[in-house]
Amino acid sequence: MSEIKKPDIYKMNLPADLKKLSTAQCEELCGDIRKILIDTVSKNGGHLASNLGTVELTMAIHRVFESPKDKIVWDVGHQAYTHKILTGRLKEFKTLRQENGISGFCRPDESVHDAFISGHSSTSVSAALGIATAMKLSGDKTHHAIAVVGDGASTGGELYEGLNNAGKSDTNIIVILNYNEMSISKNVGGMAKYLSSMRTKESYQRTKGKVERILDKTPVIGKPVKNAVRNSKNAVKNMILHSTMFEDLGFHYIGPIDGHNLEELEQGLMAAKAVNKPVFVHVNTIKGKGYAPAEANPGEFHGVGSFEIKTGNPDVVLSDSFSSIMGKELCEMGEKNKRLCAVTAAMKYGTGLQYFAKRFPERFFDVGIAEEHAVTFCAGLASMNYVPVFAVYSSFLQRSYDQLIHDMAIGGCHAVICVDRAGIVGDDGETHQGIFDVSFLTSVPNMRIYSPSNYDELRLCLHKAVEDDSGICAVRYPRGRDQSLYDTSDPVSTYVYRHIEGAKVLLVTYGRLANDLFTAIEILRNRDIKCDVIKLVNIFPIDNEVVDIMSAYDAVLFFEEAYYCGSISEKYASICPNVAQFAIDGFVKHGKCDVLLDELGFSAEKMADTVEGFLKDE
Ligand SMILES: Cc1ncc(C[n+]2csc(CCOP(=O)(O)OP(=O)(O)O)c2C)c(N)n1
Ligand SMILES: CC(=O)[C@@H](O)[C@H](O)COP(=O)(O)O
Ligand SMILES: [Mg+2]
Repeated sequence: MSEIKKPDIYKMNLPADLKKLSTAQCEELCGDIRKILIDTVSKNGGHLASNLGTVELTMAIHRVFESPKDKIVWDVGHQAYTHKILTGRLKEFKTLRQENGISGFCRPDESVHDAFISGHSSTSVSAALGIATAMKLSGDKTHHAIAVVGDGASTGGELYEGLNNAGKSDTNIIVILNYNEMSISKNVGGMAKYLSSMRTKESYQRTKGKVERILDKTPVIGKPVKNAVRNSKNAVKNMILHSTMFEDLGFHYIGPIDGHNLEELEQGLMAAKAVNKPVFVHVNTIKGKGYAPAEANPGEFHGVGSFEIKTGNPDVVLSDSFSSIMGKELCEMGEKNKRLCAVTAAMKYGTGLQYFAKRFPERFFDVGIAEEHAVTFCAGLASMNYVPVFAVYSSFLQRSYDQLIHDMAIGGCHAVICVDRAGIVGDDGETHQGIFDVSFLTSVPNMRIYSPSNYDELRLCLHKAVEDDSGICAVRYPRGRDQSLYDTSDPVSTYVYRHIEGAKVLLVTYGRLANDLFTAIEILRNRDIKCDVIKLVNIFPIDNEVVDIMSAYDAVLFFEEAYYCGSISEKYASICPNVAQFAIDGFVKHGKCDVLLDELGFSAEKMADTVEGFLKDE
């Protein structure tokens, strides 16, 4: 066999040069790309398994289509690392998710090849349809808008809103389903089952091929038998092919395709490109492909910190976190309270609900990536006097705003929302920073919000929230572990007030910042500046006792790790004119948490400097 001229990815003009390569050279390149993915993510952390599963798919997309004229929209975008490598960001790829480095998701401001912002699930078809419609309006009949969506993201409601609209649209939209049977953990729900049934079509296709090859070699009767079988097979095939929901929605269906076979992928995509109507391409892949530890445990290797390549072992093994403490406490409560239920939207492990799921499988519900549905589902449980606890990341809860008002609050439901990843999360950047939940939750009537700053307060607030049947109780806490350095012997669920003689200024905060604010007070004491402090735990509704305390000071400086508009500090400032707000006034990019908090002015040193500067200007 002739020696394959091995392409040097570092010397290629990407993505254009891809089209000049043979399939064999592309296969070589896929191996090099997998090495780059594993090497980089083992150092920086990130989403490994999803990206290992989409190497060939991404290569085929960029060989068949012409980005950026063809617009590729990645759903969630956590699986777009190969896309970034093949669109001119190979050299920067080592800066993945680092301070001032490239994002772990798609960002149009990072590259013209990133057609649309990504980070939250199930948005790609809606965005791609908007783009395809704009192409049609501007007379572009040759290029395509391509949505690449996983089977997990296919459990999200917005995806069906998009498919429903796209199927009957006279546009050049192509939807590529990347089916790997996994969300973060095993995919759930009827949709997952349906897609799995479509996956078996693959075996049908393979069997068909084998039977035909045998019959071709069978003398005399082979041909007539083949025709007879073909006619009956067509009936079967038509039943399977035309049973796909996607064709019923108006799409031309192509698949299933082996998502690691470049030739098959490119044939399928070429066929899709040739059809000038909405097309649905079904691709089967293996999450974690090409790295044994990730293939064996794709859930573990969905989102990882740095790890040892040889073994796959993480460099840092987390002990406890706010999530795990919540999950374990909920288990204890579930023993006594038989009406307690736990709900997740495809984030069982991320939210710490795996313990409850194991102990009370009949009262644990993973509804898929469907946060809107989750809230209304919880309201349904509550309407029958069950006590639902919905554990959800702050930024993912953003899409359930109407359900909180319409389905939960108006009916006076009692439900608990454990708002995890509240505040700055760091590496995931703008789409995942949990800085807006205070603004939207405080605008929901009958809402109470706790923001514990340590594990003891978390446990106490969880009990208060479950027992308080006056309405919706949110308990919000940050990503990671409790880093409190100060005494937590007497946890409270209202507020902590520390007063010293001669202090002229009051500092206020809540949640994770409390730890650094107490340190800032020590720093200020060493600069001969005496400050009193209030740490809020029950942050909403407004506490009149706190208002009275604030009113007695010349100045109150309120530090808040949340978006300023609709914040708690804004509410107190509207009652007490002596309150100065120090909150967040925009999106926060990706980076290490402590670096971002310092840049926002929320490190102990920075808060001390702010107080000193403020008093100088008084
Ligand atoms: C609204 C929303 N909810 C939850 C998540 C968290 N999340 C990120 S990726 C993912 C699973 C995606 O599964 P799939 O689409 O099948 O992609 P795969 O990783 O299998 O390639 C989830 C639940 C999110 N990004 N957005
Ligand atoms: C892609 C996505 O949205 C999730 O994988 C998210 O990145 C998980 O965040 P944590 O790492 O905080 O669990
Ligand atoms: Mg998947």
